[in-house]
Amino acid sequence: MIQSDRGAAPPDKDRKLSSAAKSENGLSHILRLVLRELSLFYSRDVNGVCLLYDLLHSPWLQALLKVYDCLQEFQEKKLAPATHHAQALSREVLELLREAPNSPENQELRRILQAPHSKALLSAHDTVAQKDFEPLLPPLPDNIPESEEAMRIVCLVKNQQPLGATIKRHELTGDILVARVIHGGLVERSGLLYAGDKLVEVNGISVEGLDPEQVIHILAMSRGTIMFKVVPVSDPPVNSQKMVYVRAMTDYWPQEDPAIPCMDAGLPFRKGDILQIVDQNDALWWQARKITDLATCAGLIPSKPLLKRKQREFWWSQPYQPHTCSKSTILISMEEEDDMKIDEKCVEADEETFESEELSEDKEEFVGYGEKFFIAGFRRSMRLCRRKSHLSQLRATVCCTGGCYSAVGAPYEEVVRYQRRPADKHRLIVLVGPSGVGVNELRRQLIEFNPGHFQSAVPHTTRSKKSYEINGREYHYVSRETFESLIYSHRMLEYGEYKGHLYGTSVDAVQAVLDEGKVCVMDLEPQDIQMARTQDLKPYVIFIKPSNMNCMKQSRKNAKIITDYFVDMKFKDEDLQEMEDLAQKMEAQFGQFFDYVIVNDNLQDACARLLSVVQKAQEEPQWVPATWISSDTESS
Ligand SMILES: Nc1ncnc2c1ncn2[C@@H]1O[C@H](COP(=O)(O)OP(=O)(O)OP(=O)(O)O)[C@@H](O)[C@H]1O
Repeated sequence: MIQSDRGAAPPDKDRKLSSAAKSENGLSHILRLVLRELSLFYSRDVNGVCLLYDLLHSPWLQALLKVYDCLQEFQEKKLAPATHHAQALSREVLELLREAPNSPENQELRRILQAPHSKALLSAHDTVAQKDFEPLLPPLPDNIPESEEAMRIVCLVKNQQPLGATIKRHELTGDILVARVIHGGLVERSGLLYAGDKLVEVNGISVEGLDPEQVIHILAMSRGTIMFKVVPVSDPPVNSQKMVYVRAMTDYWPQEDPAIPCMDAGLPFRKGDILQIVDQNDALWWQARKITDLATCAGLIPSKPLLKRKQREFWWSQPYQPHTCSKSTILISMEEEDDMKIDEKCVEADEETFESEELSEDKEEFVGYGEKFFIAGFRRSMRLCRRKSHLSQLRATVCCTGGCYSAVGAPYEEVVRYQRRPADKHRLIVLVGPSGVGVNELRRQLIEFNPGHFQSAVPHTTRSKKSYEINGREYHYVSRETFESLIYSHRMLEYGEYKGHLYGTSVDAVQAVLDEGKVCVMDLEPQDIQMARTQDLKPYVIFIKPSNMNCMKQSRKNAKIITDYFVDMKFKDEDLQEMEDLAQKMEAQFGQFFDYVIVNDNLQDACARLLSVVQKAQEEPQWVPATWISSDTESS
């Protein structure tokens, strides 16, 4: 063993070391050469050399390299144990030592051989040397008739886990067959049973004429080793499929699915979960794992066509669904309610009031941010137009022809790991949340934190420019015809109407920010996320969620909501309740599109979390739809 003193290290000592190890090869030899080189600089006190010298000279590193070299050497050799009975040999040596003179060496060797870890090591050595790995299996029955040559006897030791296979009865012959072997389960790991094998006996009990349930009962009652007598399938299936990763776009609960072949083998999942699909051999039932749980055995999930069929059946069985477009289901009805409320309360507010409020809004924006920098896209009219959309019908038509149904309707979306390269454009950051939860507050704080890096897109409007406004700063001012043509050519990510004017954010406005090498941060209504999900924008969607009612009451004591009839209104309990209900509905309907969820309780914490998540979204690998990455696929 090489000895070296950390910190002392005079160069001549190293020369001695290297000569002692002349015969050695590999990494430790190279280390020695490096040390010798370094020793020349050591005396000259070159910056950092002492540190490197001490590191390379440290006994632990040298010991590690020595072990590495030994392993390398032995990897090439075909190893055979010198003895199969090291424990017995050790006992023999101890006997001899007792009779030998009691020298210090004798005492030391006895101590070593009697130490519990040495004994355990020798015991493990003998187990390996004797290849004593298998559990003790019962002897094979000796009365197997010759006609049963094709039979295979399989013994499995059952532990706490399920066996990981399903059985079925053949419709015509009535035979009990292995229907499916679950990936990663005991049966699959044993490599002894395959789908299609015919069960003849289980623990000596013939299964002829039994129902699969009766066979399962026998298995459930068995403890320890289970012996199967099987007629092997002539061509065991080979799984040569590549692993596919998908994002679940819907929830699935095996317990609620009477059609699943084996409820216990089912894999429950929620929308947004990333699944690793390991087997698609069966047209109806695939096998998958959650990526958060790859060590466990796979579970059954409905195949894509089957789940799509289930979704359609479920959809038709619903008492009422707005049919125009799945995009508009919850939100159209909510928007209608919202409109009604606003109309009711607006009776007292006349046009003049609106005008003066709008003016004060402008002032607020200029005073608050004009001196430092200007942030577009925060104006009240822009925000309110989202809630008062009178264009639901138009939206539904445009969106459906744009193929949103097929994307939302697909139960699984294939995904791949995407790591943005430093030269690539940044991903669009989309914040989503119920009105009043703090989406704009968080967006504003993020941009203020680093305005040179984070930026909003400049929205479009059909309203006329005011004297103090600049085209392209507050808004892009366009005609109604131009705005509508942008909508019809799918160039608007979101839009709405407020007080007779159209407002919205275009794809090009977002692209302009990204082209400058900045991170574009925008907020969207959840039904508009689908429009932004393109290969170019690669949006990372963050859902801003309210915390529970009690916490919200506390944290929003001094907060103000924006409405079109009151400038600064305090939150009432109903507002908070409405926010919570809406957040639940949004999560239930659009949760599959959320890459991250931030609970906005304490504002400072939420801001810090947002900043860190946004950085990770740009710098760390993320799951994105496979269509965003493959070059030959058009993004939609
Ligand atoms: N964590 C928080 N703690 C206290 N107050 C908050 C917090 N988050 C936001 N607020 C305040 O709540 C009010 C509403 O927030 P904000 O305007 O950002 O809502 P929003 O989600 O953008 O909805 P809208 O678009 O309808 O205004 C603002 O006064 C904001 O300062």
